[in-house]
Amino acid sequence: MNPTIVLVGRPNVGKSTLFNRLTKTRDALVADQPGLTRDRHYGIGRVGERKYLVVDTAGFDPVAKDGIMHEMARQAEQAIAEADVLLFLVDGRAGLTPHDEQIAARLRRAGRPVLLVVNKSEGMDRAMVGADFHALGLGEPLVVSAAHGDGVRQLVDIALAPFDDAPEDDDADAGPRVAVVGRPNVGKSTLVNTLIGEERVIAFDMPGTTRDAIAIPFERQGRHYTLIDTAGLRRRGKVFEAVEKFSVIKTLQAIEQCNVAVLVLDAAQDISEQDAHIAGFVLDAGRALVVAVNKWDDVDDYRRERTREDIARKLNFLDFARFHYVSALKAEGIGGLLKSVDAAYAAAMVNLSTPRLTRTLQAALAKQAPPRHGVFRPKLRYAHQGGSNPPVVVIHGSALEHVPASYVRYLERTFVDAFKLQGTPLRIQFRTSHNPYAEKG
Ligand SMILES: Nc1nc2c(ncn2[C@@H]2O[C@H](COP(=O)(O)OP(=O)(O)OP(=O)(O)O)[C@@H](O)[C@H]2O)c(=O)[nH]1
Ligand SMILES: Nc1nc2c(ncn2[C@@H]2O[C@H](COP(=O)(O)OP(=O)(O)OP(=O)(O)O)[C@@H](O)[C@H]2O)c(=O)[nH]1
Repeated sequence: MNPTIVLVGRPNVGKSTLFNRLTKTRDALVADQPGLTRDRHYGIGRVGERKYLVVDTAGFDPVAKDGIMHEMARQAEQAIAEADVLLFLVDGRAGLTPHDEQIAARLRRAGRPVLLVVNKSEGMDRAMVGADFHALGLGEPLVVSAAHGDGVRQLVDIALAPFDDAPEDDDADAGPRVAVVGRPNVGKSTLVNTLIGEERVIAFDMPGTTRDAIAIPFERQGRHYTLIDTAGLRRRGKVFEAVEKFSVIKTLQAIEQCNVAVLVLDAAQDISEQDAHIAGFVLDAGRALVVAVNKWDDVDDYRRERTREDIARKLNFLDFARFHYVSALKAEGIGGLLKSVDAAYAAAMVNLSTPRLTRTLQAALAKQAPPRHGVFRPKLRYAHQGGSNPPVVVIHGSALEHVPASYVRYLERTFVDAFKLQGTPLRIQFRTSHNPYAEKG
């Protein structure tokens, strides 16, 4: 499972700056999606092959007793409890403050590994900046500059070193790994029970350590699926129920581990920011997606129309996904939902032949060439597949950094249509050749 790094520190020490640096490589893979607003507190990062989750607890005030600060502190407390490693940021220019000492006292009780990170240290003597903070009793300070990137790579390597576990085996026979996600009370546990309830649960993997997710294999109409345990759902006897608070971190981990996410929405409620953020996580992770608009039994025609409009307006960046209007409670629409899960899985795992990809690319270029950018005219030459779940199309050529996001989206749509890929996002990666001779001809 991907380790979770949680950033803690008093206001203004540079948590958001470090968060952006730790997550930006991943963001750059997703072309700007109109309508998608990201949750700036949770992100996915990557160093080499290794992925991790980053949580920014901005606004965390360990002494807040009420109001919005208290609510933020509560969420930060939850993140601290679920962290694999805590990065405690302090400001190397401001020196040690009483507020830092309060937070340090709180973190010493967290029972989690804590790395002390001294930020804003560019151009300063490392030994000198760090010395001030030894008094916190949190070990050797790691001296970095989040703004300039100094020491950040080493910081990540040190933070992640204890979690270098072997990659998980993919058991193809177990079918798609499915995560049922959504905000509290939309009907996730009801849907999960409906999905697996009718069929015998074949086996049950108990987690070896607390970091392992629970995976539940089940079978429907002769097809195999593996359900990834999701935020707030726990098995009690024969049924699933919500036994703990909704957790964004667990939701993100489930999304990262699945092949297909089923996003559950509540038709009786307006689409909320939280719905949109969870949808955004699925998109960022590049997972295949099926949307279940639940409680359809509970809403009248007027409300149905309103829900459709609300979805069209607020979740327009999910146009690659199939929407199903279902009742988890009455088990209506579930067969169709699973058919879309199968289709989305097949699309996510598709093999794209190089000649067909290149032909499709040529046809797209013939229909509409990429715009000239100043003196640069991007040249797209050929394409091949660079990955699955999501499918990645690698395009080779020159001056490709000047291809605008709108043209990338045009190419995405072209490939999706040509290969009939329903339910998965598709990524385009450019490889510019800098060989001047390659420009000729
Ligand atoms: N010199 C210097 N300034 C930095 C560095 N990192 C962040 N800053 C600056 O410090 C200020 C605060 O940075 P943020 O990342 O917003 O701090 P934060 O901890 O997220 O603050 P809150 O959101 O209030 O909790 C900004 O003006 C940053 O530009 C750094 O490495 N060096
Ligand atoms: N009418 C109707 N009610 C439903 C449906 N699905 C779930 N509910 C009800 O909605 C409420 C919440 O359902 P849960 O399955 O507990 O929701 P959840 O998303 O698992 O909630 P958390 O675990 O708290 O995140 C319960 O009272 C369910 O009975 C449905 O299809 N129709």
